[in-house]
Amino acid sequence: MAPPDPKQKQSLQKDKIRILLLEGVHQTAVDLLASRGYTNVEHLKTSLPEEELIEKISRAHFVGIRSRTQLTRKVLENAPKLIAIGCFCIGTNQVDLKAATELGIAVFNAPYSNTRSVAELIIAETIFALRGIPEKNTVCHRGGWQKTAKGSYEARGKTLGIVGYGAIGSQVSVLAESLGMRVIFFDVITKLPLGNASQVGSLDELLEQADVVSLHVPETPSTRMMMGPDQIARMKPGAILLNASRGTVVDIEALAEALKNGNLAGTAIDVFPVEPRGNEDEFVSPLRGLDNALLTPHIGGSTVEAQENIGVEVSDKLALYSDNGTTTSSVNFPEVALPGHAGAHRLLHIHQNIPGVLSAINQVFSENGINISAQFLQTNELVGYVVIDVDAEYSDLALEKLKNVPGTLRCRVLF
Ligand SMILES: NC(=O)C1=CN([C@@H]2O[C@H](COP(=O)(O)OP(=O)(O)OC[C@H]3O[C@@H](n4cnc5c(N)ncnc54)[C@H](O)[C@@H]3O)[C@@H](O)[C@H]2O)C=CC1
Ligand SMILES: O=C(O)CCC(=O)C(=O)O
Repeated sequence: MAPPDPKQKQSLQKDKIRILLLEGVHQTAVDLLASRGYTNVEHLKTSLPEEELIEKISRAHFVGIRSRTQLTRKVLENAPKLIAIGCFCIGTNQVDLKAATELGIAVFNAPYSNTRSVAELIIAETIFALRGIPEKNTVCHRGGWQKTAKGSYEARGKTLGIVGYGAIGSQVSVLAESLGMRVIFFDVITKLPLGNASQVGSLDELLEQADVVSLHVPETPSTRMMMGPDQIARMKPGAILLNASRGTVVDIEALAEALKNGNLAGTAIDVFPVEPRGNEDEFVSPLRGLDNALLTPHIGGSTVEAQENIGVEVSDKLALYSDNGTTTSSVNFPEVALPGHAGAHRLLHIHQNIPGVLSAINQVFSENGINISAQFLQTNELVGYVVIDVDAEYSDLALEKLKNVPGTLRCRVLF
């Protein structure tokens, strides 16, 4: 891959910095950006088809998305000005993180702001599914009356199997125990169980014991289709499957089959292999029309509280990175928490993490007699991030020279 031409990057006044926000990112994001002087914001309600996305992102310095927008390598390679991506959500699987890193584009997200919202939805769905509410509700809407205790159970005493005991899984665990459920979990990492929960050694072990299985893993190669026909068949007869993680984690056709033939009693699904781009588009799924399937339009994290908080959290990270170069909690960049740089100009240099770049950078300063007032360096496997504060009079010269250092990905100056 050819690195972007660093000579094209220019430092800009705030009102010239173009920010593209997609998928109805909350207004708090726009407000926070405005309060920091970033007013050049395009705020759209939906994601965009690839061609339109490329056209808009080619001019953007920052882009904000949720889970729907696919920022592929192709899209990112067409974003020569892009400084950072804000994922206004937890998941970052929709971004090609390797491509973003190789192109010198920082990625931020909101790792905890909607955790509680998802956990609460899962608890509600657990109770509803155990009581057969999705089906009873549908029957009532059709004019029927299904007053029966058959197939209707309390949550108390039932076993909840949580797959992925991270922020959401462990929160679900605590809430479920407060209902009197027994909690077991499976995770690829050994985790400290909260309350009386216990970790099991394999997914199969969990599936064989759980009355309700709830998935809380990220989308990765190891979780893709982790609930296929074999795993679904391994669940207890009459068990319930909940998925509010990612649509690719469950074989949706196999799930539809298990619901139709009665092997599973019910399901609640919030995420789908293919989701509509916006509220105007049709939702297509093999689960449509199945009364024992509670379907929600990827709203696990869609509460007012979560969206307000996410809007502030992610836009704050973007503004801080733009203002002073801080990368704290970036998902793909070396993390640097930077002090202010009053009185100095700050150069931000992102480069491929290959031998020789650092000495070439230092040479720029020694050869040109430029005094460094502060310097910060952090690297990860793919990129190095050097921040250098210099006297204002030298920043133009230093920027010009730094752009020519071999291995440079992005270089900008902050006044
Ligand atoms: N429906 C919605 O609106 C929302 C969905 N999500 C989804 O939920 C996912 C989980 O979120 P968090 O709990 O915050 O993430 P997290 O990173 O805190 O936890 C994920 C857990 O899954 C485990 N894990 C990873 N691969 C695994 C595997 N193959 N088998 C078993 N465990 C595995 C990890 O070790 C970790 O403990 C997110 O990645 C996102 O895709 C998140 C928020 C809202
Ligand atoms: O609210 C959204 O758009 C996405 C929520 C989600 O799936 C996440 O936070 O990972």
